Amino acid sequence: MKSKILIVDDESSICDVLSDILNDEGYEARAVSSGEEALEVFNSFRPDVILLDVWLGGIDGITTLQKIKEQDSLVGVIMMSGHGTIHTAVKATREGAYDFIEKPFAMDKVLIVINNYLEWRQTKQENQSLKETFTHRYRMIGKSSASRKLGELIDRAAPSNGRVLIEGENGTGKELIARNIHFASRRSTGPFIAVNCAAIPEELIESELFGHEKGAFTGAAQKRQGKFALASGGTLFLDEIADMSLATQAKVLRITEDQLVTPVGATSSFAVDVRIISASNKNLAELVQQGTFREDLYYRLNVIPVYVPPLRERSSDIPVLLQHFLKSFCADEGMPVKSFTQEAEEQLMLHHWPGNIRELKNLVERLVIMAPGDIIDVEDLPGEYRRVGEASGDIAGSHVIADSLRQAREAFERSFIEAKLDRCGGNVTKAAELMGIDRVHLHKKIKHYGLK
Ligand SMILES: Nc1ncnc2c1ncn2[C@@H]1O[C@H](COP(=O)(O)OP(=O)(O)OP(=O)(O)O)[C@@H](O)[C@H]1O
Repeated sequence: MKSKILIVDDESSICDVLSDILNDEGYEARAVSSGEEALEVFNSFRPDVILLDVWLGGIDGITTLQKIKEQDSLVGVIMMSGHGTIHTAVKATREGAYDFIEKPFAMDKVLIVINNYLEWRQTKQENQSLKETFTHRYRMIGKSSASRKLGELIDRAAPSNGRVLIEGENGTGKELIARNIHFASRRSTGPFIAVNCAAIPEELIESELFGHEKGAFTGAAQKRQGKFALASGGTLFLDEIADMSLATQAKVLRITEDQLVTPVGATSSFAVDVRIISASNKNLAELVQQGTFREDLYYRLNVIPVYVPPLRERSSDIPVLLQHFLKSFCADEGMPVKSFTQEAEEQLMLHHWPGNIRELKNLVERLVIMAPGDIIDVEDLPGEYRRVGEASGDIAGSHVIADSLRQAREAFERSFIEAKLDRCGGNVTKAAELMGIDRVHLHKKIKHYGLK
């Protein structure tokens, strides 16, 4: 679509010349001779750029500028001024004009200023839409106290340059957290480069991270930049770092010490400016104990530790996540927003979620496509998401067949504790936390019921 330009000048010769040239240059130009007329046609013509003379009969250029800006603060106004009015034109830039040109002007200069404005506006719009895409795509959803604490931690950690180590099960959102830290940091305009160390064969990881020289090894036909170099000025996200060999760990350790990278096969090194955020789904402290992860590297990377709890330990996040993904997938599919029945939602809150948020997201995508109606009920859930309900039926059933209230209460309590312990993988502290009781109290109950 052609960009529209409105020319406002009471000298008809200037209007004619400008209109002819701008139309020839591929713009849609229109000229008027007063501020009043400009305001009249502004809404119907909707110009992208206005070339506005400072000196006009009737309302002057500055007043016209102010009135136009009241209607549309984003339109690009370029003031035109004669020799005596240059001071006014400069003042106009403070009132929101994009730039000014002095009469008599060379047409080249006018075209350059118009072009500069249109490019500036396009970059601004692109940045805005990138920002919107980011906020939508990488928004972290969650209202549990664990999620709120994570949010606070990200806000505090982001502005610093401190290395961050994120630990948590698969699919808990470690990469999402890393991206949020990057985008809230001073490096946000720099690159965010992610490397999954587990996905790269051992023999290629060094070349992937540090780059290589041409002919450094069989198959290295071209010199190649590594991820450290690509991330310079930004953030390098090292995912699954536990999968790095001890040799690679030693090299990464050196870079964290001197920020110098030596590509494979190179004789010299170069400096990089990289903030490292690493992540692991294994307990790195344990791997240090076992001798498979370097202790010194562990401490270098773990300046700011972030632990992401599994979804089953923050089940109050489940309803909001379900809502969020339902809305987003239904919008992608161009269909009305579906909803879950209360029973279906309760079933999902009881699920163990071994794949965490990734699993939940995939399930919602599947249900949006496969569930026949707009309301998703328990029958629409795949079998494995209903099993917990059957188990809780057992819990309910066991107390119904008991005779006394005490027996019923004990039967229920026993099954309840057993289910919670099971959910927490036998971890008594976690189960006690989940049930909202003291750990010592839970130990007594376990002993009382002879649970393992
Ligand atoms: N709090 C959240 N709000 C919205 N979406 C989330 C949230 N946490 C995770 N996700 C989404 O869940 C999916 C898995 O997240 P992510 O890849 O960050 O997990 P991860 O812990 O890095 O996984 P892995 O250990 O397998 O690499 C992604 O699509 C991510 O956008």
